Amino acid sequence: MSRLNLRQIPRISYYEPEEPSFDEYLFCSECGDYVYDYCSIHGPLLVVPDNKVPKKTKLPSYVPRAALTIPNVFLHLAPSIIPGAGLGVFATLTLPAGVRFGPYRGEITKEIVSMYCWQIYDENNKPKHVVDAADGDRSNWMRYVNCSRNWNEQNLLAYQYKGQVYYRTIKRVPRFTELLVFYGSEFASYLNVDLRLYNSPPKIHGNISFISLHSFFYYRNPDLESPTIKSKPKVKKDNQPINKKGKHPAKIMKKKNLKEKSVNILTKKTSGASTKYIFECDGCNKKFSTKDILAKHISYCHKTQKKLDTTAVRTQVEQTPVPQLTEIFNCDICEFKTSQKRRILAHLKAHVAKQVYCCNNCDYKCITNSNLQNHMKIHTGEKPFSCNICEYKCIQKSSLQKHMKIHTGEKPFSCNICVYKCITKSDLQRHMKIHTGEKPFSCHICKYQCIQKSNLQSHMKIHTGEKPFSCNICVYKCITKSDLQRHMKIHTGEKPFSCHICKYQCIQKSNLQSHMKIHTGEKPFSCHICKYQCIRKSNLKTHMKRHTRAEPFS
Ligand SMILES: C[S@@+](CC[C@H](N)C(=O)[O-])C[C@H]1O[C@@H](n2cnc3c(N)ncnc32)[C@H](O)[C@@H]1O
Repeated sequence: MSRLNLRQIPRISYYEPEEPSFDEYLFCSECGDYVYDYCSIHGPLLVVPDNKVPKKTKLPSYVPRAALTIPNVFLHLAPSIIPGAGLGVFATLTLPAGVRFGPYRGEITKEIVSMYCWQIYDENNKPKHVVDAADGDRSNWMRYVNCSRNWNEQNLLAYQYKGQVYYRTIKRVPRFTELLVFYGSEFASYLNVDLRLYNSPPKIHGNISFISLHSFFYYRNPDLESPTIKSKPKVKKDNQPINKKGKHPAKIMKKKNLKEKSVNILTKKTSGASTKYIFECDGCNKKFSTKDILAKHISYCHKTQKKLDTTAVRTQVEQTPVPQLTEIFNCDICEFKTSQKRRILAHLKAHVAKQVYCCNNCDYKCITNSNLQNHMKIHTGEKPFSCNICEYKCIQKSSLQKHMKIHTGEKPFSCNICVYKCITKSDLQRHMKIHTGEKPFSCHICKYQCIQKSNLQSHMKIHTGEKPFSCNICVYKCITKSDLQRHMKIHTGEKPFSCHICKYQCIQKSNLQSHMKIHTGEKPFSCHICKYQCIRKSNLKTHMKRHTRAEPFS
């Protein structure tokens, strides 16, 4: 028998597949346990991918690419509910628990130099690299998700999976709710989140829910676990973990590892709630715990600006204590907020007095006599403030100050999402409703809804048939003065709005804004039934009719 015959003997392979990496496990909140890749009982997470923004899309410098990556069927950007937090991400539709977003995109770096960093860990639980989304053109929409201030409002969980950070919904998120993720205790305390209250039982849930939410929270947010709670893992209460039975020891270790990874922290050093940031950037006032990190931040974020002096900053910051954030006083009865103690006291008194100042001519009620005096001028026709350039007159000095900006061209308020700029904060707040989709005024006859009361008043004229404005050249009649002004441009041939990329010209600004989307590739309106996307809402409406009538699509 030849030795070569041995080759024909069937071989037994002793190769054992390698233990999956710790970050290939996921936590299934239904089972309360870690699963490999996905839970075979409760199914995989619902994956929502980012919107694709073609690399060649030319965007105006004020539109960060990240903003366009938002999956806009489900989510949108709008000012955060957290005072002073800037933009945030909101659900456009109600989302169930178990929706996965991500991965978090950004530049891979070694150091944490911005407020947009997640730390990635290796197999041995050692920091591997950082994903930094400070650059809005090299990151995705996830950079806009803010930090939850308590467990009740936390609806996302950040976790590391196959070397990347994902967010997933941990509870049902009703539409128009802001998505909030816990950043980790150090960054959260830097943002003034009171960690001692983070787990406080939400009063509305009562005691029973408290127990379950509380223990659930501790399991899901080990970053906040106290040693006492950590030392009691075997007690299976509500959602407490059970993981020992019949499991490979290595797996348990890895799961523990993963558990520690479920919530990463955005800042590097964990010295608890008392962290002091003494190195302040004089370019943007951001604070850092070491001079090196500050220097890196300056070279990264302010490289085009003149060199900022870190030594001078340090001296200055060390001499003066880190400034406290302005204290905000909230009214317990309504949503009123102010930074002035004097105003909150006046406001509360007014609640007590139940708005004693009432107008004799109309239903107007107010909380101060001076407000009533101002209001009375509406009835007397008195307009003590007048513009020295045009014929504008008004009741309040502040209205005149606002009006003067029309002449100076000053528009201090600008939208973070689009090109809109305006004179007053309230105009910006009203404008932002375009992005949030909020329409507080609705018609009782048809389904019309709008952002402004005046628009509803105009709309009602559709039902009454009233068209008080008419053209003196043709038969055109309309409901609003601005409609007539726009119409008159047909007769004058005036097309004040023109595209800076092609030769397109038009009468209305809104038409130009729609047109610009041809160049940016943006298609903000999308069908929730099929993949159709378009630039104009009217096109989507036409498209939707085809679904309802089951017409063929062209
Ligand atoms: C990752 S960014 C979040 C997006 C940010 N809101 C924006 O408009 O770009 C982190 C920054 O958002 C703000 N922020 C997030 N959560 C906050 C919170 N709970 N309280 C105050 N500021 C917060 C802080 O300025 C923080 O440095």
